[in-house]
Amino acid sequence: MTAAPLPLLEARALSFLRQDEPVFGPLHFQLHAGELALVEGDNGSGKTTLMRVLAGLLHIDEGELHWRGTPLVRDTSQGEIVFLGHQLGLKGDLSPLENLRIAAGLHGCRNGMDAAKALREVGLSGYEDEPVRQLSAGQKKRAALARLLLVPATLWLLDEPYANLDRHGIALVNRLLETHIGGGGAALVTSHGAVSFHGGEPQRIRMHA
Ligand SMILES: Nc1ncnc2c1ncn2[C@@H]1O[C@H](COP(=O)(O)OP(=O)(O)OP(=O)(O)O)[C@@H](O)[C@H]1O
Repeated sequence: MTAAPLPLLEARALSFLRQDEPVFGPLHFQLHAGELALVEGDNGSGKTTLMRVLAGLLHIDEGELHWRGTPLVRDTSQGEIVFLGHQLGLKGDLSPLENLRIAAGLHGCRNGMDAAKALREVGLSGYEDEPVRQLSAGQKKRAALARLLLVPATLWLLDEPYANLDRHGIALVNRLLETHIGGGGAALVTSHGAVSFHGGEPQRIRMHA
């Protein structure tokens, strides 16, 4: 008998409280390599809060969170988990190229990828050297998506990744997700719009029972 593969991420009775009131939970889920999970819930149900907990930006109040079988600690998962939230994590005074070079300096690059190539792939050719603050909302989002392409993270946490994108940008996110999941990566995605993912039926994590 072969052992079941170790999940990348596992939440056991995970809850988050504010002033002793539960924001979400208890949640139970496992995410394996090659899996996509959609985080579903109404406005205010705690989807962004969950993403911030998984990114190590908020501490866990109750329950357990494991990364590759051991308690998730931001330091040990550093570089393996990348979070793309409402704040895109870009420095406005720097260009997309400079922002990506900083990310590559901190976390490295995927094989065969570099900052200029990542920007070409997200449709930002010609904008590489503009200060990010001068880009449109959708162009900023594309610059942040280029970071996903560039750094060799295994788990992508994408909070509303389609926001501000035109239909080509939406197709781009779906393509990036399919390639990442198909290559053995994993992703958790929140979205108020329909996610059109053709790489298999995603898992659904419901914030409300
Ligand atoms: N910094 C904060 N301080 C206090 N309460 C907060 C804070 N951030 C969020 N909340 C509260 O936590 C709850 C969950 O918010 P969260 O942003 O996680 O929801 P969400 O499911 O992502 O919502 P939406 O679909 O509107 O983006 C909400 O009731 C919100 O008011």
